[in-house]
Amino acid sequence: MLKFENVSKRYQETGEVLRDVSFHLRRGELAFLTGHSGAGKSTLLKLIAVMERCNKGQIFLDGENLSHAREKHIPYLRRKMGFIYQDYKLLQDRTVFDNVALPLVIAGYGHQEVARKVRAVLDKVGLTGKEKKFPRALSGGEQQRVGIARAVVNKPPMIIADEPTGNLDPDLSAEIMRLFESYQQMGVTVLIASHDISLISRMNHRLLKLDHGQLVVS
Ligand SMILES: Nc1ncnc2c1ncn2[C@@H]1O[C@H](COP(=O)(O)OP(=O)(O)OP(=O)(O)O)[C@@H](O)[C@H]1O
Repeated sequence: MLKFENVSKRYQETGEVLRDVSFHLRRGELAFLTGHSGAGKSTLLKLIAVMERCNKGQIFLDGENLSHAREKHIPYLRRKMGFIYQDYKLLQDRTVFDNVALPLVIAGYGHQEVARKVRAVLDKVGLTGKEKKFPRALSGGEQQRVGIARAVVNKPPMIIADEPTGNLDPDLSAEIMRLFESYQQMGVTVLIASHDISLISRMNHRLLKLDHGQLVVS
């Protein structure tokens, strides 16, 4: 599903921040991406999102070569990925329903189809009945569920999460992880960047570890 082949990334200001990174995540696999601050985790996620381009090597997502993607093709590639962030990145002036509906509206779905899909995903993440609430009226765990619902409502084959439990206590973090595992069990490929060693060690999943830009565990 996701393949890195000898990928290196250099920023003009910082120099090489990823060096010769190779790994293969298969469909339906869940892996943590970890490493010290500055190890290159966010950069690796930005390469997958095609927000940055690698200088060497190749990246394949679902058989497509991201490293050679043309600018106008990038929005289509991004529909294959659902992104989840530590700070949720919800629109504060929109309801839960509207936040989750946004990717569907952008993709051009009709009103009824949007409503059906949003209700189904809110049910799946345990937020039925909260459609009309605004993000500030929700707990951190609930806001992250909205973030997850928005990321998966289009049914992307891959979920990419950057420190998704960084603002949550251990119980809520475990709940959010169970949600990720349930998507993995449906065949979605999940990559989670996290510093949370205790959470990672409690869960029996593959670990990708970066150290100064090199993949030292894969
Ligand atoms: N846009 C950029 N331009 C120049 N240097 C950058 C840029 N983004 C990141 N870097 C540098 O690349 C290195 C890796 O940063 P990155 O954010 O990928 O690490 P990280 O593992 O995600 O760290 P953290 O856990 O602190 O978020 C750091 O030295 C950082 O300063």
